[in-house]
Amino acid sequence: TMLNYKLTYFNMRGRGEIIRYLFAYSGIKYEDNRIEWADWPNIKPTIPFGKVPILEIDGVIIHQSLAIARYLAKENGVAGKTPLEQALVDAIVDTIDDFMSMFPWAEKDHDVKKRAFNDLLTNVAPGLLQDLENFLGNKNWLVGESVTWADFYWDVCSTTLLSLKSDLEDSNPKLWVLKRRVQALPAVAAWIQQRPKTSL
Ligand SMILES: CCC(=O)N1CCc2c(cnn2-c2cccc(F)c2)C1
Repeated sequence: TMLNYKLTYFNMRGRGEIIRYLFAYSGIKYEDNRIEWADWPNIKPTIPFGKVPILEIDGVIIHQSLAIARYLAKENGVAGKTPLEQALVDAIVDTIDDFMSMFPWAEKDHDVKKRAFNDLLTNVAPGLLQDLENFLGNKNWLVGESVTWADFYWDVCSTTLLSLKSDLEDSNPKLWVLKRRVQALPAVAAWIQQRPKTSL
């Protein structure tokens, strides 16, 4: 019978959205459990490594967003067709995730946070985007001949980057064509239209 899936994360895209994209693309039903910040101190101690997102599959808990996403991608044919392609997919995902992880998301000092975000968006992002565009070249997708979760991850993370610095869209046009190609996939378009609208 059908596996039971429960995703637990905050009410934001953040590190949970790539998992939601994969559920949307695969058409698998799941519980999108969005916890309140006020409830986090009570929930955190009950989670094996104290961090979200987690995915519960028939009671088995998987943590780490990229491990969860990679599992769903493999189950649904968007992880890369060969071990070599899967390694290329993982390298691109890790490259994007390394950059997103540089942002001090939980910094309490607004001035420190603003300076760090501006530095990353102004001085680091352009180099990353140029490297990603060079890697994409004239292909339709980042890896191989069809869509993979590396393409999904680019759409997820670039949405947040654009919300933080809209003029990033003025350079590296091929990357924004790819973003539109991902958003044009019917299942992705439907999810983007129906998902809760949050700033991050
Ligand atoms: C307080 C926590 C918070 O505001 N966020 C959590 C992290 C995050 C947000 C938006 N994108 N994102 C993210 C996505 C992928 C990889 C990564 F390292 C980070 C917002």
